[in-house]
Amino acid sequence: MAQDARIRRALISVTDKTGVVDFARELVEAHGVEIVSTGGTARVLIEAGIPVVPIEEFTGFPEMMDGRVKTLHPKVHGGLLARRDLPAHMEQVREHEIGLIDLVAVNLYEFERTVADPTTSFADAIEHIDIGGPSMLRSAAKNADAVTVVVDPADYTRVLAEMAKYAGATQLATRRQLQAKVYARTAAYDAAIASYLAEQLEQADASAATTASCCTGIGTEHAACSVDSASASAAVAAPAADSSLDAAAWAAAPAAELTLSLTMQQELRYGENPHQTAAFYRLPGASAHSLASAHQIQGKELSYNNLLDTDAAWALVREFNEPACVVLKHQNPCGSAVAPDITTAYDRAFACDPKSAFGGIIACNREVPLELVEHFADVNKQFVEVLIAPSYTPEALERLKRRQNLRVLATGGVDTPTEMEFRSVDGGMLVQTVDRVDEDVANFSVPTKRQPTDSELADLLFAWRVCKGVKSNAILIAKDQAGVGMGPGQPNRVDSALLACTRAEDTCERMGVEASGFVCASDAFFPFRDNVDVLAEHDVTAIIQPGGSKRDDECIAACDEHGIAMVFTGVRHFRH
Ligand SMILES: NC(=O)c1ncn([C@@H]2O[C@H](COP(=O)(O)O)[C@@H](O)[C@H]2O)c1NC=O
Repeated sequence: MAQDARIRRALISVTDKTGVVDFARELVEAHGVEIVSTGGTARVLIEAGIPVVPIEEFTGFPEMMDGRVKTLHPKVHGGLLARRDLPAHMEQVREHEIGLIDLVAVNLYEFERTVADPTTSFADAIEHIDIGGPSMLRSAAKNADAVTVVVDPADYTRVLAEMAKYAGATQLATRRQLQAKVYARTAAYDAAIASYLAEQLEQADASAATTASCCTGIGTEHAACSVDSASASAAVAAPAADSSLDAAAWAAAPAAELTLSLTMQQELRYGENPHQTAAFYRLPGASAHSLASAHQIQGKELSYNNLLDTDAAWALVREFNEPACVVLKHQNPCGSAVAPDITTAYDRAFACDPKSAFGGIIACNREVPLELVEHFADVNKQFVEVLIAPSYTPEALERLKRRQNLRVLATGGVDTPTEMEFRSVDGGMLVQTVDRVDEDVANFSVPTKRQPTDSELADLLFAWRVCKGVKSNAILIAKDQAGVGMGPGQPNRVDSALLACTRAEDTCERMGVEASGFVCASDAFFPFRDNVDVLAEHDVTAIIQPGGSKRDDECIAACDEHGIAMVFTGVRHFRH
């Protein structure tokens, strides 16, 4: 509804005083506006010779409690919220001698900037939570039919230009835009506070968990872990301040509304393609050793595609407790291996598919020694886009300097991933908890006549982990703790199986080893026995898959015919 939006009185209360003097001067001199203002702002305006009504004179109440209470008064909020078109409201305005406020210019205490400084104390951070400012902004924005609200100094000129054109008034369309800007700002402000408080809880939890072990999966302990799985999940689960990002609470009952405050990590040169604009933002609650927390030691600027692929590589390699290396290309691990030491793991991962490894990402879950760098740089002469690992020895770093363009990232450790995943679709956001391979092997079953041998079981468990990092339909053939053949992303599982088997045979031929003794992991169940038949033809002796197909019986019978041992996990690991 159109109301008289001529600005007669303005309340100005700003922390960022940029442009405020010129703005106030023109309000007064060109439009005869009365300015009401708070302590510091009033001082600046008065020093510039601008007449100001101090807030305490306007409310009849002093500013108090070190500025915690200055504008929190019915005379302020009544003056902002009164509907000028409702006689009852206007009657109450007269009765309580409330002065109408037609314009509010407020920007907030610099909470975000304050907490970005690591030396800021908790008490200081709390003092930087603005209460009166957001309250005024919200009141004014609610009444945008009559009130003009300016949260961004960049809008001063626009408001003045409009007032000059429309006899001291603003247009409803403008006020609506300014209104939307207010709630976006206050939402981001509150999200920043929530995420700061969550991080404080996380740090408190992490320091409490000093003695716990750091490993989450099957096998030996991480050498480089710094956060244990229990505290890592508790850390993410802790932020009661923003329950929408409490993964456990969200998983139990997905919130009706989610407010995400994303902090710009870096602007990217472009997106997936050069004509797309892109940037990388950090999520609140990012785990301590996540990609978003990693430190780039050297190399060219990370691109959008580098980040996507590095994320996939890091997500996969951090699944392993033993020294593991993943060579990843276009979202799929073309090489993967575990070994007693990280250099051997790299050598074996690279050997899986040297051709595809060209221009790939190398991810290691252990400190990278000089020897590993020499192997990829001098022995294999592998062109690498990104190298990511918890840390590097000084000698390795020195040698890496010879490859100035190579992007080298240090995560500082290995922990469990950030618990929630966000993915955009046209006009929306898909949200889910993260997929991890931490099933209990005790719950696996073997429905075939033959049980896997110990060495088959070890390879099956390895393949099962790697398979989770392969795009669906995913088939992974492993041999001796390395992923020798991969069938990613085919729209039918038999093609994935065929592709994986062919790759595995090529790998063995290239390495001069016998193409036999393969095990296979499938990210989802086999819908028909044809997959088993293909795998059997290519010397696969053991299979691991979720089970649960209508035709499991057929597949079990096929395995028994071929003498294959098959493990059912009961859990699926699609990756689309
Ligand atoms: N407590 C209050 O009633 C209150 N009213 C306004 N403020 C904030 O005080 C700041 C301006 O203070 P000053 O004019 O004293 O420099 C603004 O950022 C404004 O958002 C307040 N401060 C915090 O809540």
